[in-house]
Amino acid sequence: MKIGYQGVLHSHNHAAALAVTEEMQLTEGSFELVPLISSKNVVEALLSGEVEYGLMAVQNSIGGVVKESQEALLDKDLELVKEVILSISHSTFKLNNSIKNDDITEVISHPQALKQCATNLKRIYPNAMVAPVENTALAPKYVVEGKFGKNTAVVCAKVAGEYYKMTLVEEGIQDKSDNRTTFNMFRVPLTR
Ligand SMILES: O=C(O)C(=O)C[C@]1(C(=O)O)C=C[C@@H](O)C=C1
Repeated sequence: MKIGYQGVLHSHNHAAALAVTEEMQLTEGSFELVPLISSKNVVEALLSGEVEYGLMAVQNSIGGVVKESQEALLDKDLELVKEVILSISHSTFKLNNSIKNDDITEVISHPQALKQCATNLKRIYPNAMVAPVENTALAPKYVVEGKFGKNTAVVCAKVAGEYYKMTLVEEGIQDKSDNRTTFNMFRVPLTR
């Protein structure tokens, strides 16, 4: 069984996909998690039959409605099969310790993550602008690959920054400690 999800390895959506498979008591080897980056890609893969289930973030307690999912789901006839609410902790990383926080000029992440951490980001990196990328876990990947300058910091799950061997600046940087995201899993209705 293929489950497509918004995001890539070590994104919050990836964590949600693992939580869903646990809840459904799916055994290892009986499912495949397919990283599809965007909610739009998830909906397209569901409609084409490439995946049987599709998961995406729909709402956050600080950032509100997840716009990319709202837009992707608009006028689509999909059946909601599961809802999971996860507590979300964001961390911020830079390339290395020789870069001062004051010298960070840009912070990249998914727009929802940037929104959830806006006040703390201004405190940590007073001279930085924020810029959106497709997914939290793509932010550290892009920086280590050199797609952004070395004075770029990222916001992502702790596991994602560590995976790409970036330097942790601060963890738990969401503006409210109680930060929850609702993820929905859909399929194409069987009656169609
Ligand atoms: O899955 C991720 O890590 C994402 O980048 C997406 C997303 C979202 O769309 O809301 C997922 C959970 C958090 O609320 C922040 C970002």
